Amino acid sequence: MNEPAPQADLFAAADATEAAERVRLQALREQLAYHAWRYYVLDDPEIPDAEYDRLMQELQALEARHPEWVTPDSPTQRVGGQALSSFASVTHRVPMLSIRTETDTRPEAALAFDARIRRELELADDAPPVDYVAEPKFDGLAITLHYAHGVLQRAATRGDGATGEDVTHTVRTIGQVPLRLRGAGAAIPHVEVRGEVYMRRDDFEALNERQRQRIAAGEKNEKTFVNPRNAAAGAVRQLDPAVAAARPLSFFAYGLGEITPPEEGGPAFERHWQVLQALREWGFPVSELAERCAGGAALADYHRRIGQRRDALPFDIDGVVYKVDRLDWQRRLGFVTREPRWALAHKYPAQEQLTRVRAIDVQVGRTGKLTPVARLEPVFVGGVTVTHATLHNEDEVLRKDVRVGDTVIVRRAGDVIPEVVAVAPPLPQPRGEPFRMPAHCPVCGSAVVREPGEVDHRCSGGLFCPAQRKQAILHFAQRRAMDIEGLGDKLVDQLVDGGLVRTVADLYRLGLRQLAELPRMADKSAGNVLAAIERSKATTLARFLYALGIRHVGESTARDLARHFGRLEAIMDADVEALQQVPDVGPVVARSIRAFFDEPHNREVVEQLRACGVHWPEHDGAREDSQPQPLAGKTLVLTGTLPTLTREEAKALIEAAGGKVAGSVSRKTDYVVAGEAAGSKLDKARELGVPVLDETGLRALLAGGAVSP
Ligand SMILES: NC(=O)c1ccc[n+]([C@@H]2O[C@H](COP(=O)([O-])OP(=O)(O)OC[C@H]3O[C@@H](n4cnc5c(N)ncnc54)[C@H](O)[C@@H]3O)[C@@H](O)[C@H]2O)c1
Ligand SMILES: [Zn+2]
Repeated sequence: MNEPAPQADLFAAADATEAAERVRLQALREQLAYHAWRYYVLDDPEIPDAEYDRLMQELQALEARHPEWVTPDSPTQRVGGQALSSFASVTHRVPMLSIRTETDTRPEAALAFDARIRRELELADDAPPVDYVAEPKFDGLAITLHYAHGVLQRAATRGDGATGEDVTHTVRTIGQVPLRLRGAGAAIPHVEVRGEVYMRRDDFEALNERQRQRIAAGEKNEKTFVNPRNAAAGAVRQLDPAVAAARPLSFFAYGLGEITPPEEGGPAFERHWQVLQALREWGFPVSELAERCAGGAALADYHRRIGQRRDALPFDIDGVVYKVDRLDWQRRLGFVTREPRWALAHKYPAQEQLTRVRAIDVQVGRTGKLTPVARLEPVFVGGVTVTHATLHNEDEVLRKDVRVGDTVIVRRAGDVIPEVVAVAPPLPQPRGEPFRMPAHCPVCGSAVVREPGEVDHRCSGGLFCPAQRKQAILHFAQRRAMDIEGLGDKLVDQLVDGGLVRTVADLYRLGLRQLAELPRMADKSAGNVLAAIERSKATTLARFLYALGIRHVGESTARDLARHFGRLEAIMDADVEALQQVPDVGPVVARSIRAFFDEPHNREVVEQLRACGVHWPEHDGAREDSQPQPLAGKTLVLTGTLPTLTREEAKALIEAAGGKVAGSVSRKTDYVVAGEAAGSKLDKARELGVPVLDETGLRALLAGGAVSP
């Protein structure tokens, strides 16, 4: 650039591009530094990870074109954030690094990693496949734990990779982090165990729900959390251990830092896989999803399989990690500035993305609850295209201050409905109007009410409101209620809008002719729907009660009511006190049941249904003992993911066998059924001496057999 160039205009053009690139480089570095600070130091990011990663990739590409511009303080050269001075600092004798990321989310991208490893190890083409260990990449906060002769001494965050923060006081409150190592671990003079502190998705949802209630109750300084990672990181990096203890944190161990060498009494490991087994023996939770894979095709297959299970896992993962299994090969491959050469993080589609709010609709639910829903510019999140995301309630919209035209962060993780978590800067100028809940139901025009102390607005129209009517009919027909196959959204819309069905009893008065005349309905499918309606007439009292859609009466309450009272009249006539004799029925539920049957039109619908032939076996308040009930009177708690049963299936089996499923472990719990990634409930069970079963044990119990936990 200094010498005058012979081909002046060509060089001038190059100079102009270079100058522009320099400006862009500077801007990227500043933005990345700002967002890293928000993310790592404040635990309060403003943009989704996917957005941050895009900026980072742009910077990496720029620096690759101009290696001479790379400086040691570039965000591409650094790990994580800075340690906060409010914590004592801890030096990592073995640095805590980042992991090289593969953002191509196709499984085949694993092949390139394997090829690179083979090249760097200088393996011959016909050499056998390289052994790897593949693990989920947990989306939480990296922690290192120092143990001396088996006793936890210190816990620290990653910080900038060389120096972290001392968070021993909060990490001690995590039940899954052993304070003392078991087995051979107890004898090691010094060992540093590395792993991830994270928050399970259900724990996160429950925490945010509690936060929403707190905010509704007027508690200041409370907020909801953007995602499980930030909730977990924020909890660990608290000065007050009580705050961390109140947040449900979990832990997975996945590696070692510094460790006493074998010649001084430490263990000798040759493979990463052995390390994982040892960690498990020492008492750490290690993911059951970790697997040994030989060669690149096996890695790709692992990526595909875990990807298929991602939504069903109880915790967030943002990818999988491949690690060369042989530790001597890991040493040979070594490190580049901020990442080991022997590992790769292979990503999945991001669970958070930016998009724009086109409108804020208000939906009316089955019980009349009004929910603001953001209509979005379609965006690919967590593997699907999302066009709508919930905003929960009016308070939440106002607190997040989401307005039409804003750019927002949308999160979709697992089977949880997509959610708008925050508005992302910059704000459009001028901005739209602040959101207001309508005064009248958007569906039926009835007045909208908000009862004191409630967060939700409701339509006061009741069954007069078609939204509630449609939802009530869909609820009535669903599998776990009256189980009318083929009666879905579209058909219910047609039936209600066409005036054929006003109440659920009208379903049983439908004729073949009426149905077959509906658009898109052939004779055959009309016949099928009628047959399904006919079949549904033979039901159980529990299903019928649940199908009525009484507010606060879910499946298990319906079952308890049926078991306790035996016949419908007894329930319809029971007063609030009598209703509260049923286990788990409190004043709110009792009042809601009473109010339902006090409505003359509800009683009328029930009478009409019976007149149409809906029937079930009744008894005099004893137990329905038609089938053997090996779990009668037993309370079980489910935790973690079982190998073949979903949580819902396990619950249904237990309840069919007469047992109850509770949400938390207490002295009254008879068994805890634990699967993969079992959380704090498992620790509680061990603490209280409650027998713990796996799925096989559960099946033995259900079959009426004895189990030895
Ligand atoms: N939204 C934002 O503003 C913002 C800002 C900064 C960083 N970020 C995000 O943070 C991430 C930055 O990555 P990073 O450099 O911290 O590294 P990383 O999180 O991508 O990878 C390294 C980390 O992976 C974790 N990990 C999980 N499972 C593991 C396993 N089985 N084995 C080993 N390690 C495992 C460890 O905590 C380790 O520190 C990116 O996803 C980026 O988008 C976001
Ligand atoms: Zn209405």
